[in-house]
Parts: sequence; structure tokens; C-alpha cells
Amino acid sequence: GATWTYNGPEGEHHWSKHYPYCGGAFQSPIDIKSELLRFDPTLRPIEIQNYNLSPNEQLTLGNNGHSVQISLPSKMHISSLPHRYTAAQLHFHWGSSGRPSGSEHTVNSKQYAAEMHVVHFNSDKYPNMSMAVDKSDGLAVLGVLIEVGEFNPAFEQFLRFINGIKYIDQRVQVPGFNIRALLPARLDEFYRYDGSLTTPPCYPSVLWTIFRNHVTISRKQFLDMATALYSSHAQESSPVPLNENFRKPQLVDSRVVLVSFKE
Ligand SMILES: NS(=O)(=O)c1c(F)c(F)c(S(=O)(=O)CCO)c(N[C@H]2CCCc3ccccc32)c1F
Ligand SMILES: [Zn+2]
Repeated sequence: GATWTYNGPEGEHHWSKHYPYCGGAFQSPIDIKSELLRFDPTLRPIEIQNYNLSPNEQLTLGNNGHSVQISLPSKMHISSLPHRYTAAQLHFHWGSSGRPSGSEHTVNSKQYAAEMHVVHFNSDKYPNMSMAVDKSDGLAVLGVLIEVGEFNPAFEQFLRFINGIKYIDQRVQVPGFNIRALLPARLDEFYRYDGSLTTPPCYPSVLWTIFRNHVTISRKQFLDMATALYSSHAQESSPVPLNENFRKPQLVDSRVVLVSFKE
């Protein structure tokens, strides 16, 4: 489809011209405000299967012009939701070297340095991502808020290859590693709401799970992610830095945000 960006004439305020859902309801991300929250004792801890990948497996690390993404094997899945949700890919949203705040979801208006999304599709009902992406029960995304702090060895497992995908459409193979190590310790404390893809086509097809606890990466790791990539092609004379790739919080309307924990 048309090229969309995060800023300028193709920026988020213009997305709905080519992608009508982007101007519709049930949009993501949102600001997770305390007064919106409702404790739900029926929310079960997230249970994931086969996230611990062997180094003998190869993952594709790629720059798709909008984010850095890692393709995931279909044996990885979430087993604690009403349907099996099979992993497709994970990617990130971040700020820039001058602005270490680039998360999409915010908590009481606090924006974190970055955010990771692990995208899954309902494989009980749909054969692949393409068939699931526009269905109301199609997708489940796990969101992890990221702060600058302690060095994170799990992130290094792919960050050490990032200079191989500096330009759009570049891909490298990286050895598998334990994707669970990218998630926070507690998978039983999270926010849950019905929302959408945060990029065009913005389909309202995502069951969002945002973990309560953030993870940390070091300042150098953040700068590696926020300054290494370009959304332009390698041979282009004027490279376009890939950063600030986050959508602003959207209207919550009458949606309720469920929480699995009490203060
Ligand atoms: N924040 S978000 O809503 O989770 C989110 C992104 F922000 C994001 F940039 C991507 S993208 O990297 O594919 C670039 C633009 O679609 C995705 N891709 C999903 C949805 C689109 C189709 C598809 C097909 C296979 C695998 C993943 C995906 C995305 F879901
Ligand atoms: Zn995302």
C-alpha cells in the first residue's frame, strides 16, 4: 500500500486517508490511566510455550523500514488464552538519541524509553497472520515496556547484529535464543484491553496484554537501537534515520482496561 511514516505529510494524522480503520474506534496504543483500571480476578497468568529457542535454530532479524523485527517459529505460542495464539514476529518502538522516550503505551502519562511487541495470531481459527490480521479475535500482542538502566544480556543476542540491517529490507540470520528472557519476570501482572494494530492498516483485531513490570536495557543498548537504523535504502544519498517510530496514545472511549493485579 501507500508509504506511511510517523512524521511529516504521511504521518499518523494522515494515515486514515489511505487506511480508514486508523480513524476508527478501538485504536491502540492508549494511555493506561489508573482511573480506567478494573481488577479482574479471572485473568490468568500468561503461559507461553517453546519460547526458549536453541542456538541451532536461525531467526531472521530484519529492518522493514518501520521497525526492527525478528521472525518467530510457529512452535512458539501462548497457551493461556481462550484460543491458541501462535507467534509470528516481534518488533520494537523507540525514541531517539535526543529523546529517550519512545514507548507506544504510556502509564499515567509516563512514556517509557521503548516498547517491545510480540505479535501472535489465533491459530485455532486462522491458518496464518494474513487471514487473522483483520479479524476481531485474530491477534494477541504481548507488550513490554523498556527503561534505560541495567545492561540486558538477552537484548544483546540480537543487538550485536543490528549493524547488519542498517537499511530498509536488509535481513540477517541470527542464532535462536531464549525469547522468554526478553520478557519481565512476572507474567501474572498485566493490563488487558481490546485494541488495534498501532500501524496502518490499524485493524481493531488485537487483544493487548501489557506487562505491569518493565525491563531495562543499558544506555548504550538503547542508543544502538535508536541510532543504528535507517528507513531508506543503502545506496540512497540522503539517509533517513529510523527513530521515534511510535504512535501517540488514542481515545479510549468507553473501553475498560482490565488488570490482573491489585495495588
Ligand atoms: N504495534 S503492532 O500493531 O504490533 C505492529 C507494528 F507496529 C508493526 F510495525 C508491524 S510491522 O513490523 O509488520 C510493519 C508494519 O506492519 C506489525 N506487523 C504485523 C501486522 C501487519 C501484518 C503482519 C504480518 C506478519 C507479522 C506481523 C504483522 C505490527 F503488528
Ligand atoms: Zn508494535
